[in-house]
Amino acid sequence: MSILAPEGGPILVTGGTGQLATSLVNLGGRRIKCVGRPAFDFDKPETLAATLDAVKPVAVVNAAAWTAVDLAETEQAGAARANTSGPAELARLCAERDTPLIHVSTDYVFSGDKGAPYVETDAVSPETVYGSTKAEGEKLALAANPKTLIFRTSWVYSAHGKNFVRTMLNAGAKNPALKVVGDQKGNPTSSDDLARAILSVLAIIEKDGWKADFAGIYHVCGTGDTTWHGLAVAALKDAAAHGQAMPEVSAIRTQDWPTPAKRPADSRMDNSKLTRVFGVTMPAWEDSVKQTVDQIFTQA
Ligand SMILES: NC(=O)C1=CN([C@@H]2O[C@H](COP(=O)(O)OP(=O)(O)OC[C@H]3O[C@@H](n4cnc5c(N)ncnc54)[C@H](OP(=O)(O)O)[C@@H]3O)[C@@H](O)[C@H]2O)C=CC1
Ligand SMILES: Cc1cn([C@H]2C[C@H](O)[C@@H](COP(=O)(O)OP(=O)(O)O[C@H]3O[C@@H](C)C(=O)[C@@H](O)[C@H]3O)O2)c(=O)[nH]c1=O
Repeated sequence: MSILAPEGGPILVTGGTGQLATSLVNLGGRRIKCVGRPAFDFDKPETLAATLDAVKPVAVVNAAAWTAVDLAETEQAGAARANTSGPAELARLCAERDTPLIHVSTDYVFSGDKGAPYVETDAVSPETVYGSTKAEGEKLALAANPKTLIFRTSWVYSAHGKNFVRTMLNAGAKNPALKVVGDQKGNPTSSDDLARAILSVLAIIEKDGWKADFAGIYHVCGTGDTTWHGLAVAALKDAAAHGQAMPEVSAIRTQDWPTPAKRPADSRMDNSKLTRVFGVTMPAWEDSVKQTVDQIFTQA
């Protein structure tokens, strides 16, 4: 049964067959109306108003984004349309219709230099095109619609779509040894957990009515932190319980895995505001990784 009340208007979810959009479709029930390209395309701004007018949603969740972090470094215009100008226009159109918007953002808006988990009041300090376009998108979406909630998440994985956990399981099935960076810290987040948090918040807004205090930024990530190496080992151990051979996984340094975009060294986020304001808690990352790996092996 969905967290959302069965009766009520449609909830528009953008992001087509992306990870979060798929989780929202799977967990949100019949009220979720999910749209993807070409019907809804930030590269074709006229499709935004057309979609809103066709669906007439009571709330919108923007799960569409440019998520190719390295490619964004050379495809800045496309990344900016998907992550900045597109979401800004969507927020403006939502404001015209007095519609709440949950816009999803990223830990990569931070440089990773704080040395402690980031809180929502910390200044953004992106060091990549992806992070900068997302940071600018947050700011413009908040300014355009007084009913905007920014949900910043991190290291999202699921049983479907392209993500680090699935990449590690595939690589581990083919190779006896893997090398993974062990000096970047963050909070792995299951896209199903993120979807449940979004649905819970939408249900609260619907039940209690909109309150001006709801607007603003929330960190919505798995509870607890690790490194990419820690995440790979956890996922591969869970896969080993399903009979997959366990490769040797060595922890390497960032400079030993060069990438076009510089990842933050420590983008951990404090997710306690979500609990304070909405009473929603995020599960421990290890439990959710296990659930997702179990799902992957059950569906295989
Ligand atoms: N993945 C991650 O690790 C993290 C993601 N996030 C954020 O979470 C949100 C959801 O991410 P996730 O589900 O993983 O993303 P995915 O990459 O799985 O899905 C993104 C979706 O956005 C669509 N899209 C891309 N460009 C456009 C565009 N110009 N117009 C319309 N749709 C477009 C894609 O469509 P198509 O299939 O046609 O390309 C795809 O369906 C995003 O805001 C992302 O920035 C935050 C932290 C971590
Ligand atoms: C595939 C692979 C990656 N790595 C390193 C590269 C990088 O530093 C780190 C993460 O790799 P990826 O490139 O898969 O992940 P990346 O695309 O950086 O993931 C990010 O995506 C965007 C959308 C976000 O918003 C972020 O929260 C974060 O999830 O792991 C290895 O060390 N070994 C490997 O075999």
